[in-house]
Amino acid sequence: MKMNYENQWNELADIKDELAQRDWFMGTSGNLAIKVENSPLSFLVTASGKDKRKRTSEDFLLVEQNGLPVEETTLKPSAETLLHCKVFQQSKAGCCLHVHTVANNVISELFSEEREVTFKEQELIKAWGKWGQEDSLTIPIIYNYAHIPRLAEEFGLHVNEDHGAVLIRNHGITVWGKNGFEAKKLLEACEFLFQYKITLLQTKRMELFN
Ligand SMILES: CSC[C@@H](O)[C@@H](O)C(=O)COP(=O)(O)O
Ligand SMILES: [Zn+2]
Repeated sequence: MKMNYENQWNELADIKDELAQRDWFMGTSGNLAIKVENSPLSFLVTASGKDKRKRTSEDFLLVEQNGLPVEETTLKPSAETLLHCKVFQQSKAGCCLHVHTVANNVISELFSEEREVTFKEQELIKAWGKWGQEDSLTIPIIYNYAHIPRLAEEFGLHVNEDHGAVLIRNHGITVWGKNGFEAKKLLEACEFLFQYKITLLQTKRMELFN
């Protein structure tokens, strides 16, 4: 029986369009996934190497728990499908988004030695449900292993909650959440926080020389 995933397809296609409007898919980068079924696990993932700014009937394909296509197709699942597998295998998240932006790359390099970046006393950490005065948000930074199974293994060590984010050094960010809306909210909040920190550091540096 052919599975029905029209709703999830449209939800992911709409998210893809919104992220494309932000120009977050430079040079075919980025990949997105949305869960279709829990048991056995299946999810839609972007086809590899496509211009994600275009909306076509070949944007996504259905894969199983190990990232292999469920239906006959000539499409190739995203090169980073194994990272999406980790998210759906290890959490109850419904959606996982990966984008490359200049800000997330710069932050991942600036804080590479610390292997994490922390935000505190910043209104937007509330997007993460962090409403307390003393709350802080820490995002891990992992090495960008070219060998995807190795990258996925390292990434998987940080998938301990149903929502989260991991920066991949000089590569991009992967964010996951309960559903498409939540994952996109976290992704946007991250980008705001990254741009803020970069601007602040630049401004402080300029002040030093004045
Ligand atoms: C040319 S972008 C680099 C890619 O290797 C990868 O990091 C990426 O985000 C997109 O790969 P894809 O296989 O299209 O999902
Ligand atoms: Zn990538």
